[in-house]
Amino acid sequence: MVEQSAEPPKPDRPLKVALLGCGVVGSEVVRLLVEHQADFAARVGAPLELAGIAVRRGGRHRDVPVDPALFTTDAHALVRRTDIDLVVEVIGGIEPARSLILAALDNGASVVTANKALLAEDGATLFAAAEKRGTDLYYEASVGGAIPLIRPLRESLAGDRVRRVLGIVNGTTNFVLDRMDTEGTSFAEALEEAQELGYAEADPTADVEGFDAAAKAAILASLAFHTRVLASDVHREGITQVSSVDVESARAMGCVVKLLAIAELAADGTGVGVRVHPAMIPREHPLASVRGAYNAVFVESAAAGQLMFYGAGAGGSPTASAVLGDLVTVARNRVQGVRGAAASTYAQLEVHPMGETPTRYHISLDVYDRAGVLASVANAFSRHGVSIQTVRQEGRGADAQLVVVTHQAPDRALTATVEELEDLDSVREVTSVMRVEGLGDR
Ligand SMILES: NC(=O)C1=CN([C@@H]2O[C@H](COP(=O)(O)OP(=O)(O)OC[C@H]3O[C@@H](n4cnc5c(N)ncnc54)[C@H](O)[C@@H]3O)[C@@H](O)[C@H]2O)C=CC1
Ligand SMILES: N[C@@H](CC=O)C(=O)O
Ligand code: NA
Repeated sequence: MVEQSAEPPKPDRPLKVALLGCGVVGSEVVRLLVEHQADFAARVGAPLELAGIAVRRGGRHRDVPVDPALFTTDAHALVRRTDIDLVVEVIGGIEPARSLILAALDNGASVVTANKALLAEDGATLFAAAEKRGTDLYYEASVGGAIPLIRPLRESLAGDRVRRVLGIVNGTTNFVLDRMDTEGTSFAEALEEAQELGYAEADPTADVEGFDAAAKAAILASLAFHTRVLASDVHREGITQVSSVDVESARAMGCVVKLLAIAELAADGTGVGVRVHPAMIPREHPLASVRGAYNAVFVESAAAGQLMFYGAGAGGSPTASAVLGDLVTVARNRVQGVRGAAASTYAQLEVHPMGETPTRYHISLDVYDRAGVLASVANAFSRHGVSIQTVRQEGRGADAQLVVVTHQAPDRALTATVEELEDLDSVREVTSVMRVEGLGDR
């Protein structure tokens, strides 16, 4: 009698990997692939063989431990090779990344990408192509660098109902804000340092203007709420308007400024709000202690309660860890002849405008120190239905400073209040306006 083996059949050849892009992340992917070759072969059930590396320009010396003959400037030819099983896209941006991924999927390859900008702009096209061809498209590195976030949301929490995702998802801006807060470093200096450390996008405007965090918020919201959310649906404010006055105001209030990404189900469950903006959070809040380029994300769900994910959110090596985790997974799937879990978008919830989102504000005002000032300021809040939680007044010679923290109100009511305050005769200047998070729901 012949014994039946429970083991899947071993492929009779190595799985061939094409790498697209060899910058900060790509070069670390190569290093780890080479260094852990034997382990990966054992974990996958077949060796992973680097078959080609597409680069923009040839001829430059690259500090990567591979045969120089593997480099090519013809990425399109590489992804169309019939012997390629797995494609890793770490070029970034929309084109040529999108055409290359589509060509790879069409060619039957499994694809791993770190490209949040592309996924949040046109993920639907890529997922449809993967579905049509029956191949995998994995993207753990696209949000939170090394931190497992995509898989927990797509798989581990598939049996729960997520209500809110809140966190720090951009390492560069967290690094910059942290340096400004703890060392008094200037914005420009801190950003330069983040670029040198490989945290920033090729164009750091994507980081400091919040585009990168908005793309990540869209990806997280799509997974959390089973709804297609695009980067353009996300309310976005970056950190370029955060001044040292804001940082000081936050400090005086026992708070710290962070760039937050927040995606939440509306109270009636009919829609979602997705936003990225700087916010003050109390220093005792767990997100306040997220330093440097680290990221942290809270997920609140009906049955699980609150979960926190924390780790290195940017940088070559941490990001390569997530890329290789995906690569090993899609390679295993290939060896076993299966496809991994895909994201679902059946819920089709509406994305609500920012104006409807309940938020709370911290507002600092320089006012003339005379009778009736407080009443005129309080009236401006009350005219827009905004309730004040605390108000602090400090005399400053002929002037005074008022620091107001509101209760929650629709964001549009708060912005209208600030506009009215700016026009009041009793107000010399509105010196700092920032949303506040982490003080509880009201
Ligand atoms: N650096 C980081 O910390 C993280 C980056 N990511 C994402 O990973 C991807 C890569 O990022 P980095 O490695 O930091 O960028 P990078 O700019 O260091 O590397 C991209 C590489 O692609 C090459 N490239 C550009 N056009 C090409 C083309 N047509 N053909 C072949 N190569 C081409 C560039 O020359 C460059 O070497 C991006 O999507 C980024 O958003 C994701 C998480 C963290
Ligand atoms: N530029 C990004 C890189 C990782 O996604 C960041 O700073 O977080
Ligand atoms: Na991740």
